[in-house]
Amino acid sequence: MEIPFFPTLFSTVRSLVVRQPFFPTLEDLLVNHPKILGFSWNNGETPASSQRFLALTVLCYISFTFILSQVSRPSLARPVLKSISALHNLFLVTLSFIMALGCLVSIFSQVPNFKTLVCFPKRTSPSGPLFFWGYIFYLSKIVEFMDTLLIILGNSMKRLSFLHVYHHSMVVIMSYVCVNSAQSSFSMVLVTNCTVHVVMYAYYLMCTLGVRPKWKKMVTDFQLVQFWSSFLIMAMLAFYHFTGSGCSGILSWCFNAAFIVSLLFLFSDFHAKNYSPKVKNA
Ligand SMILES: CC(C)(COP(=O)(O)OP(=O)(O)OC[C@H]1O[C@@H](n2cnc3c(N)ncnc32)[C@H](O)[C@@H]1OP(=O)(O)O)[C@@H](O)C(=O)NCCC(=O)NCCSC(=O)CC(=O)O
Repeated sequence: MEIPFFPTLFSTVRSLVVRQPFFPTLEDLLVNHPKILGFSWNNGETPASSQRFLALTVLCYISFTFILSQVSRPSLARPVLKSISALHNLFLVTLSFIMALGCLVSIFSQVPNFKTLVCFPKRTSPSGPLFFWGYIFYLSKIVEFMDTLLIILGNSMKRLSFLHVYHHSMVVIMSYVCVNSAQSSFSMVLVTNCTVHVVMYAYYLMCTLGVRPKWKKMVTDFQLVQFWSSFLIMAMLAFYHFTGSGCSGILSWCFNAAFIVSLLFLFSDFHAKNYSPKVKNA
């Protein structure tokens, strides 16, 4: 049994993309580089890969956030804060773009068919280009802690919401689990999330530069679409898992599913509070 439409779409797009003259150059840079091709995630050996590192990182993030939000903070001059913020956002726009592109090129170069994209065979080991980009994705979630520091240093305590701190701490755990368990479909989630983050950090960058984009609601809508699309991926994964010989990292998908449900709930609430007609007219 096969899922309709998507496998054909995947092979059509793939054969179109790999025939483009720019593809071999991108492949050389983002897939065939020895560090990328030879990447292997070894729990406890690869930098930042131990569970102790993960636990300490998340614990430090939550503790520092709590402590810094309670004590009186040194006030940074506004131009200094704006400059740091602009650099941080520019860095994350660029990194998110490179990760989305790197993972997409790796998919077209390494994944033989749609089924493998959705469902890695059982006992897949987290090595090679797809997992290299997964690893960079995980590290980038630690860099995103800087968002919280910017909120605190900017004294925008109203914006230090439960959603923000919960999202930032959980997403590091989620991305760690994805790579560590060689979780099926994670590359699709990575490409989607990095694409959303290019838009989101471009939004923040413009705010930092003093331009308030009119498309803030579109960014939240885009985030919500990303969470809904995860359910479609999950449904396809469940289909392949139960109709075939099983997929890698299915248990970690259950953890991620719970996380995505909670985010959907929190972001829907954010949406209602920020963009409902009543709020607009207030
Ligand atoms: C449109 C959103 C992306 C952001 O909503 P916000 O309410 O935070 O937006 P806002 O209009 O108040 O943001 C403008 C303010 O952010 C400051 N700012 C600039 N860069 C920032 C950064 N990197 N992190 C946090 N704040 C930053 C600006 O200087 C400006 O401050 P000033 O107003 O002082 O000039 C929304 O959809 C959203 O995500 N809301 C949840 C809150 C959140 O923390 N989101 C980010 C992580 S969630 C995520 O990442 C989900 C995912 O994975 O897709």
